[in-house]
Amino acid sequence: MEYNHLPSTHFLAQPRPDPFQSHAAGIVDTTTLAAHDFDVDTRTGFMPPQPPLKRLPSAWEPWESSLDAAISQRLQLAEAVEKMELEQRFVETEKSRGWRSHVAQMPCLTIEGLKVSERALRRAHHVLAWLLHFYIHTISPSDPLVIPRPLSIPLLQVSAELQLPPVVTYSDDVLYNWDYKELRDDSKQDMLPTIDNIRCQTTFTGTKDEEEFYLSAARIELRGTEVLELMRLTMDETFVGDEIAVRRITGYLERMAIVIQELRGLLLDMKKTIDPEFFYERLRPWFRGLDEDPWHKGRTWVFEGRDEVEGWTTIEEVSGASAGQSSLIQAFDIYLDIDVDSPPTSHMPHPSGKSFPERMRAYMPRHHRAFLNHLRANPRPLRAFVLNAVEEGCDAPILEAYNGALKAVKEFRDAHMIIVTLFIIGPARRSQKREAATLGKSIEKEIGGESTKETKRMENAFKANEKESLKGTGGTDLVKFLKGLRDLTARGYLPQ
Ligand code: HEM
Repeated sequence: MEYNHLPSTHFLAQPRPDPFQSHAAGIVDTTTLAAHDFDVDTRTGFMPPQPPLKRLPSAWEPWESSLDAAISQRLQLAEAVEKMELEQRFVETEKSRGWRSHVAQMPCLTIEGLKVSERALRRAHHVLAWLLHFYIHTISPSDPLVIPRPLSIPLLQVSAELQLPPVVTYSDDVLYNWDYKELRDDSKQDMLPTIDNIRCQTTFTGTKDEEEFYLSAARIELRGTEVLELMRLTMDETFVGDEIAVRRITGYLERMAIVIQELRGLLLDMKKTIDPEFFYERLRPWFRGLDEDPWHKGRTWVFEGRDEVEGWTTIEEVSGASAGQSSLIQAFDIYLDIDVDSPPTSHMPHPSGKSFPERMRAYMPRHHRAFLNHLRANPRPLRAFVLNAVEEGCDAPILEAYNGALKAVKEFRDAHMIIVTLFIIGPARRSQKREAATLGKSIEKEIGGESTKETKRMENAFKANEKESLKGTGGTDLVKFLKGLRDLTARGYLPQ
């Protein structure tokens, strides 16, 4: 399936009013307006300014009620069930088998009525993809991984319509998985999502830790909106290109560095709100895609009825959800001219021959993907503009400001490596009973301080793990990959 080209009949070319959402008089339907503009909102960035649909209309109730049942019955991962005592294992196995048999008997619903609404299609992808992960990851190791027609066919159809892979994506669990903490009333019609006022709609485990995992990323998206605005202002100024423009761009870049430092803080806050062992053992396996699932031991996912659904002669992208699918971070890279698609970033070769960031763009909402393509096609790239301004002897410290913004992105990636060490490498080592718990514990202690010592420590941890080739949720050879991207960012500094 090709994700990069939008046909003329497509959403971007043809705004769709939303019959499932009523608007109070005088309130502008920003969903439709934003669609013209790559669905990037000036106030909320890649997050929609209105809460995603909470439930599909009654015609699709069988999907919604199956999801409710999976959540309320607290279905357990098959790999966790395998480790339980005999009696408990029997109870959990029967429970999940009953639920799967119910899903297999759902009516095969048409998606025609959903096509009139972008928000309904998003909700349908969210519900069906969530059902798929509940379905696949509760199947015991001796059974085949067959996704029954009533789930498989509409999921493939909705995915084709949205140009998304048929799995849970970052847009399903972060961008379109929130609601306001409190119910909105009429006086709050113009309320916008903020770092503090949102909660999650759907979780696998019903835990606060899982909710925090999605909300942490959502907060980064929301706070990052200011950077998108600074990028827009800068692009306008590069068009003018005079001395005043150079001074203004210098200011925007300085501001950008400050905001990205805040994003780094939000990222590191995850260690305060999420338990790493919980994340590694109980949450992360739910996200797994087909291509990085040691538990399934070579069994493939069979989408029943696939041949009947147009556009799915092959299913190339079936990786698990990852914040690597965030358009925000890729926007920083493109804007600052960090060539993340260059070979050193794709340490884990993929049959498609594509780099990881390029592959992850296939998992982004298609209008965000189009936004990144638009950004990449910018005829006045910032780096060249900065070099030119320096050559022409401008007074403003634009080169320092550009390097400062790059440094902020590099430090964001340093912090991300710390988080990955804490949430994946440490627990993986502990669970594999290798070299006891010393690495994870010492890193945990170290992370309390903000210093280069911390980064050095984390570097050592990474070195110690390089040979283990740990896989990320998106199936990458994670250590080499993350180091490669971090180093690539640092190599972008312009000589002063
Ligand atoms: C517990 C928290 C997190 C963990 C364990 C984690 C883990 C990972 C892993 C394993 C990868 C490698 C790619 C893959 O296979 O998926 C990755 C990539 C990535 N993650 Fe995270 N991540 C976390 C939170 C976040 C957050 C909150 C963001 C930002 C919104 C983020 C942004 C990225 C980006 C942009 C990449 C691509 C690599 C890069 O550009 O540097 N991650 N993450």
